[in-house]
Amino acid sequence: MTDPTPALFRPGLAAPGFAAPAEGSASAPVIVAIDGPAGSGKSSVSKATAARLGYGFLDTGAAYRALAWHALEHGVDTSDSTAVLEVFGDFDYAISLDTTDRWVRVGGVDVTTAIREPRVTDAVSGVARVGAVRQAVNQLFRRLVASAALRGVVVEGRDITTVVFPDAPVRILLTAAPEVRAARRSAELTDQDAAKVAAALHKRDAADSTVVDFLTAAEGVEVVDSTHLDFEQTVDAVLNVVDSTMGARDGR
Ligand SMILES: Nc1ncnc2c1ncn2[C@@H]1O[C@H](COP(=O)(O)OP(=O)(O)OP(=O)(O)O)[C@@H](O)[C@H]1O
Ligand SMILES: Nc1ccn([C@@H]2O[C@H](COP(=O)(O)O)[C@@H](O)[C@H]2O)c(=O)n1
Repeated sequence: MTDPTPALFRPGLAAPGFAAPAEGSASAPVIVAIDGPAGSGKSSVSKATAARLGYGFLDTGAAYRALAWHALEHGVDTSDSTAVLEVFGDFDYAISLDTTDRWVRVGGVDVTTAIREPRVTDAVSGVARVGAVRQAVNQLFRRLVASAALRGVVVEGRDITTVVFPDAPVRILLTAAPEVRAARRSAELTDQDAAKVAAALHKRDAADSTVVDFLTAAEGVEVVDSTHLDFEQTVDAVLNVVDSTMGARDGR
């Protein structure tokens, strides 16, 4: 049987444009791992945190979104795992870790904006349910970070503190009350009905939480609850956790 895993995702192959030093080597970037539910601020807060630290930023949800986009381009129903695995076979994915120059590409096509469209958001949980996809993209995430010529990388996504980087020196669960998350997402999508936006967000959380638990903090994971914090206060709260954790690690 042909291996449906794209070549880029197979062990031993580096992502394009990346030299691959050994994982765990002295030059390996420091990892700040952040997870949490939809609309909690993972992406925006992680990116701002990375910029303040001078680190790179890896949005792991972009890989699942890009695969959902790729599946939709092939007319695939993402609730059909077999069909998803078939199109995964020629999924040629690339992402920038640079906070000032962010892009996502599939087969050389820039999909940075397209993967945020509601049709992709509605389809993404289907591809994220496929175990073989998760294993392959998780390996890619680890290789991308290990081979990045950066002091550190803030990595965000639903299973980052528990599955992808359970040994990261800094692990944070970023959360906020469900109604606050829905209101923030709705404020972004002003052309859409607020009740529908909230329903879609909660539906996606419900689907995703059958695959990974991003609502409770695993042992050693710090919780940052931004319900009563504005954006800058939230970034500061995350930076405080980074500072106290790294300080403790360095004996400061
Ligand atoms: N503390 C905050 N106060 C106000 N707005 C915030 C705060 N944190 C995040 N936001 C805003 O909430 C919205 C959702 O944030 P973001 O897209 O980063 O969440 P997310 O967790 O990555 O969501 P998803 O998992 O659905 O992609 C954005 O408009 C962001 O600017
Ligand atoms: N580590 C992750 C990241 C994402 N997902 C799935 O991708 C979807 C999109 O993620 P966003 O952060 O861009 O909203 C998300 O709804 C999950 O289905 C994941 O499973 N694991």
